[in-house]
Amino acid sequence: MEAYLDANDLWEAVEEDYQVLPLPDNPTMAQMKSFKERKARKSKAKNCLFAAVSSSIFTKIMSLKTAFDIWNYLKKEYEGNEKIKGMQVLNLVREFEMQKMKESETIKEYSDRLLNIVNKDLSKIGLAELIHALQAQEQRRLMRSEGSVEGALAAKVQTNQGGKGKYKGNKKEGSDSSKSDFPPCKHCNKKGHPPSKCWRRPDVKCEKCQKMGHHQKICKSNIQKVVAQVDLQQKNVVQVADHEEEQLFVATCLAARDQAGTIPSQDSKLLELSESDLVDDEPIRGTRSLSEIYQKCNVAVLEPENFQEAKRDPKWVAAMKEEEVSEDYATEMERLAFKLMELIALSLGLQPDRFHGFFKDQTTFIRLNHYPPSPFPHLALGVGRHKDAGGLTILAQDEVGGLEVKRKSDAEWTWVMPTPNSYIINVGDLIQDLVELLMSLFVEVWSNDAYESVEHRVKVNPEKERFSIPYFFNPGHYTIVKPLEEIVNEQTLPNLGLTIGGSFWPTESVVISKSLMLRTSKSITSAYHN
Ligand SMILES: O=C(O)CCC(=O)C(=O)O
Ligand SMILES: [Fe+2]
Repeated sequence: MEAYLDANDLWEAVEEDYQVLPLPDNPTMAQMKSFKERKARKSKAKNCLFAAVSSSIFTKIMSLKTAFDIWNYLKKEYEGNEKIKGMQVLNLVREFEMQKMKESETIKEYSDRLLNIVNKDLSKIGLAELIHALQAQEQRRLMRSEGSVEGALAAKVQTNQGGKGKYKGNKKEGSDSSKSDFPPCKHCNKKGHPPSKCWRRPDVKCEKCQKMGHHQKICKSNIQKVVAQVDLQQKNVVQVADHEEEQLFVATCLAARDQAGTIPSQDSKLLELSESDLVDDEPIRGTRSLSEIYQKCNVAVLEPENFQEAKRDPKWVAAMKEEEVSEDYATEMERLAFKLMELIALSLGLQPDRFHGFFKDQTTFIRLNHYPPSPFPHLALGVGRHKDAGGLTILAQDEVGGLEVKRKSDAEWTWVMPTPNSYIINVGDLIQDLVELLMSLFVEVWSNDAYESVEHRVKVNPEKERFSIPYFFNPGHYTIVKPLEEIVNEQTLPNLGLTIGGSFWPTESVVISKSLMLRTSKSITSAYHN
């Protein structure tokens, strides 16, 4: 358009809002000519712009007085500043990346589809800034949710509807590519590894029991030790239940029992672990469900009838004192969490209290984690890889360590060195979504993934037990992250379907009072301690 106007000597009239000064008395011929030309150029430029736009755009610009005003309006609305251009490019790149050829499609149809994206006429993109921001957001989400949950972790996600543990696997839905890469192994009949790496090769010698025909990693002697350990832990916890019965808590232990209530026997399915089941960060798959592997303590809190009764019971008095400490801790954590949210907002150029509203009826809770040591860390589950789904996590950990994060640059699992007197701050998915949304709507520079929730996991230590206390700063259970009301009038954008939080933040999650959560988790740890 600019070239066209320039070629017709009209560009000056668009670019500069020049005034055509009235002619002086007794003007010269040259003055009269120039006056006429400059005036006509302004009208012609305006006319050109009117003619170049569609009728829907015409209705928006027809009341503007000069070509200069029209051009500026069009620039702002349809071409965009650097930020919009950046977003447009990002959107197109993402759209391009997400294109996959469908089976039913011909090469021609597929290439047309790609060309369509490449040739996108920017002037056709309406409500530029907002729409692009929303599209970018939507596409990021689509790309992120492409992976699926599988194996043992699926069980965890299903049972863990409280909001934590949103796992975003990298594998494609329904695929089991690592397994299907190999035909069934001639030694063990399982897929997932070449026969030369099979742990049941007849020529392999176990370094544990010195017998041929299996690798030490699947030696039965391992299982005996694991079972013995489970047995011991189970007895301990059951003893706790016995002792505590008439006291504060009733703890029932649902440790790894089979249906008849016995400890898993030696020929337990654990023996079916194959090499591919134990690869680096993969959860233990194809073996047993998490509910069988984990020990679970169901804890009921027996409340005294009233304060007087509680006061008479020294255990309750002690518990209440401890609870006060926990309450203080929760209060301080909350203060810190709000401060951190303020800093995040400031770093994004937003008002410090911009996020506060989301945390009005928080579903924040504290968890007390205890990781018993395991002589076979590769067989034990600490916490499987996941991202925290909520707002912020403020994690206190002891000096043992075990937390690992997946480094973004090379996707390597990296040990997080415990630093005395410090917290680890984790950004949850909700903050990532919120920040992405706000950033894309407000902030001048497109800063993709400014606050990204990081994938992490916990490995257990072979010798030392470990404790950690994550404080999960979560928004109200009803929170739905969507374009802010002051930005989006839902009537004008009815079909964008951007209920970002709705899909993963379960509306059925219950708001549990902080003190109840604290008390319950505390009793779980006390069961562990005993
Ligand atoms: O124990 C840890 O270090 C982290 C625990 C964790 O990631 C979680 O509970 O979400
Ligand atoms: Fe976590």
